[in-house]
Amino acid sequence: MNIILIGTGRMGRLLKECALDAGDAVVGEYGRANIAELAAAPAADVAIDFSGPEALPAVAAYVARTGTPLVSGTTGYTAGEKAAVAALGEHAPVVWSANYSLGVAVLARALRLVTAALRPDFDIEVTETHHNRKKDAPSGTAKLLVEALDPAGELTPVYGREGLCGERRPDEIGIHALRGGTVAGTHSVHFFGPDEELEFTHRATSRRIFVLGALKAARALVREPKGFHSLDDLLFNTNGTH
Ligand SMILES: NC(=O)C1=CN([C@@H]2O[C@H](COP(=O)(O)OP(=O)(O)OC[C@H]3O[C@@H](n4cnc5c(N)ncnc54)[C@H](OP(=O)(O)O)[C@@H]3O)[C@@H](O)[C@H]2O)C=CC1
Ligand SMILES: O=C(O)C1=N[C@H](C(=O)O)C[C@H](O)C1
Repeated sequence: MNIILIGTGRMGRLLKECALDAGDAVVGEYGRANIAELAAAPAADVAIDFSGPEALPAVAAYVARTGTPLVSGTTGYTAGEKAAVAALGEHAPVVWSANYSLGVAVLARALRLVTAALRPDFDIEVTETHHNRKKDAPSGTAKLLVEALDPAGELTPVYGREGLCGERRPDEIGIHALRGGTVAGTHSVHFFGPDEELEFTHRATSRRIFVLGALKAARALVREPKGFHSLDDLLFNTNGTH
């Protein structure tokens, strides 16, 4: 594949290394310093975006102008920005996921079943741990897991607790962010019941897992028609297209 990279940080650099190892070509690299040049970039087989929400206008304009398929892993988007990414499906095949590891995709599927069996008797709390350079909190993956745990949006997110915050209400879902060192990404979901606790943890031991997942998603995406695709569609063929 001929790849355009948006974001030349930790993920962008590793993506380039892994893409070249796999025999792909990186035909353009755009960071904050040269993002304006994306306005004149030609179409490519795929654009892969691991940057920040501020790059979205330039990325969206590029996809709309060239119809280049987009794999986006950027987190920290507002609801409006996420809708803008999804709307790019009018112009090209697009996939966005907060986490490109197979393990998290499977965990989200498993949690839908577990939560249906345990709610409302069990309290649910989510913790996420990341390196000290991460800019957004809670992580996109924590939000993805909360969507799986509470698909109807009935629970009230509580981000950390301090002071005399009172007893835990049954409709809360606690979400807690830890930051430090070089942790690639650890997510735990705790189900606390009367006299018992279930805990599910996904631990990425390197960000290579996200990079290889994004490249795999890109290879699947370029065969898809225009539209907004979920990672589930691409990994598990939930829409029956391949
Ligand atoms: N979906 C997934 O599986 C994963 C998602 N991520 C997400 O990917 C994103 C990047 O992570 P990471 O590589 O660790 O972060 P870094 O901070 O290392 O890199 C971010 C890159 O994006 C660039 N950037 C920021 N704003 C703009 C802008 N307005 N225009 C152009 N480029 C911009 C930065 O440029 P500059 O250096 O000049 O600031 C930098 O090159 C984050 O949102 C992170 O949460 C990370 C891992 C896995
Ligand atoms: O910024 C990171 O590093 C990561 N970001 C993603 C997120 O916000 O969930 C995915 C992964 O956890 C690493």
